[in-house]
Amino acid sequence: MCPPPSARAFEHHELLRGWAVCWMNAGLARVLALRPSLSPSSRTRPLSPSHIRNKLRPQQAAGPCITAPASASASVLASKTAMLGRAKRDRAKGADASILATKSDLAKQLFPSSSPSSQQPEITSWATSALHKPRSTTTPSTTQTANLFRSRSANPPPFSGARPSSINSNAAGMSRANSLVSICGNAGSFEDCPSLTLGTTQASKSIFSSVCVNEDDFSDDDALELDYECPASLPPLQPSKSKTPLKAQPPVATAAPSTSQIPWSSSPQHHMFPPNKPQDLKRESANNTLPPAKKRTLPKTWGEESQNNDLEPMIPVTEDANPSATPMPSKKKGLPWNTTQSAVKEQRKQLKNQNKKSDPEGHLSLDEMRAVTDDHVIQKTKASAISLSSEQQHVIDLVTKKGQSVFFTGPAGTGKSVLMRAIISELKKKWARDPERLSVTASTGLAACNIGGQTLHSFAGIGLGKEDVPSLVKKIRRNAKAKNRWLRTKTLIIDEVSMVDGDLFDKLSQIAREIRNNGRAFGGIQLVITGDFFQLPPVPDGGKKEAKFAFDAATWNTSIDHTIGLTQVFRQKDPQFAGMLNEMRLGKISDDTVQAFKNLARPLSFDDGLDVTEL
Ligand SMILES: Nc1ncnc2c1ncn2[C@@H]1O[C@H](COP(=O)(O)OP(=O)(O)OP(=O)(O)O)[C@@H](O)[C@H]1O
Repeated sequence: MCPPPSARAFEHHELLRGWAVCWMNAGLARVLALRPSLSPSSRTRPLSPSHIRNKLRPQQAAGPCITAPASASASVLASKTAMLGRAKRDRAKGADASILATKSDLAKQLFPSSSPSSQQPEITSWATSALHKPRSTTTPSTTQTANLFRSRSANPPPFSGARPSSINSNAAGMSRANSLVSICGNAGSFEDCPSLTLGTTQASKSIFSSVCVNEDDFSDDDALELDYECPASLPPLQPSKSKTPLKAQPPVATAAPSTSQIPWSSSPQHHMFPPNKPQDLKRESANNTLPPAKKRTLPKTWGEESQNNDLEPMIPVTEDANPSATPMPSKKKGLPWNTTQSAVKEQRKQLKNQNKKSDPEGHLSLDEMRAVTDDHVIQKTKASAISLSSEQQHVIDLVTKKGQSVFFTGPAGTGKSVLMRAIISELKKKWARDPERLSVTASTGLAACNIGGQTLHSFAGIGLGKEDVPSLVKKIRRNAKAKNRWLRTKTLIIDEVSMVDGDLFDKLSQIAREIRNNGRAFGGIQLVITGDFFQLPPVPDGGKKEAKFAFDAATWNTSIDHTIGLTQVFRQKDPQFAGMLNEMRLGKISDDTVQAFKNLARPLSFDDGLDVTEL
């Protein structure tokens, strides 16, 4: 049974409206895909059926435009009736699979992939299949459809060219319906509808060739009515105010509102204008008022001194008077920086006295200790000079008058040290104008201090003297002071020679000859040597078992012109006791001497807290 015409017309209308919904969604999705300016939300938002229904409501109200349009012919109505019947048969035959496939294809068009490669072939195949269908008739609607394709690319749907606002007249609605029917005829359901197919093959080719993307295709998109909201990510532009010069304003710490114009430069606006006048550069405080000036005054003591010295009263210096002017230096008397030289000397004396008083233990400074030592040596020299024996005087004559190299020795207390100080005194007088001609040395530091001299190693500039002679010579020549001493010395005094190593004595003799370029012993230097070889021996080196005395040196005999032994003992007044000590010195103690020492044995009692040292 065939439904009544009104019912068939309604089904036909519903079918067309379903296709229209699908095509509008597909067309809108493609438009949004080609226009990146549209928001993602709007791009992926399909049109709802209710929206489409509302859009098509004018058409639905103008339903007679399909069933009984003014320009539709009876043949067209008959073909539509046949198509509707065929559609119902296909539905009855279980064409659900094809419908589902069609739905899947529609879903692809509604939600197309972002890849152009996945869109374009699909559209091309669709257009090819739609346009290569043989068409037998040409109708005015065919021309309108072709014009639609020429004006649009392959992406937009046929409805994209007709704005909803323009679909008001029945003629326009019919034209759009015809174009829709002509395209939907490619699906096969409308193959037997000759009036709604495209015309010739040439027209199809021309339409296919016109399927291309042109930049003018979206020139009329401004009038396109879409169901999306304009994104508010960018602030609206405000009218430019560049014509009116901006006034320099201090930078505002707070962030600019979103509605303000975004500057192209990060510099503040007042940097774009010339600086203000100098008077505008004054320091500004919170209330634009300067803090009160701080008064600066000199100490009260200065003012009192000035008053005591009958000076002008000190005027307090304040910044209010003239802060920019530099005050003139005061030339008043009595100020700390105006002290005379005599006052400075007096202050130094007072400071020395205060330092002496402040040292409760009475410790002496280094200079004071040297002065005391010199006084001690002078006093001993004067005392010895006074009581020199004939032996001692003979030695002095050999040294001072004849310029002979002398070695004098003697037992303890015979006055060797007294005689040596007398000789030094005489030689200093002799070389008073050239003190460097006399060099006073000793084997140890203590012995050197006793006669006011230096150690033999220090004088020679050889350090420990362990190297060979050439190395020591080089070493001395690199030392200007040591070399000068060797060259300038005329008389060399060596005290406590018993502790001088024999090899060192030979080294010194050879060094003197090379440095002074003189083949004589010690390079021609006069030697005045004293000591007692029965006393402390030299300290042997690490590799030696026994020390070598100086008189065992190879150059000893050639270096000494006279060897004198003092015999008069001045320390002990008892000749028996002196004899006993002399026997002990020689290591040949007689029985009488042993018995005499035993008789001196007695218990010792000390109440000073010190113990006896046992050697
Ligand atoms: N010619 C002299 N007239 C008077 N007294 C002297 C004379 N010579 C030395 N004396 C005194 O003899 C004492 C010992 O003198 P000195 O110390 O010089 O002897 P020494 O040989 O150096 O002794 P040691 O070898 O033990 O050092 C000192 O007290 C010194 O004053």
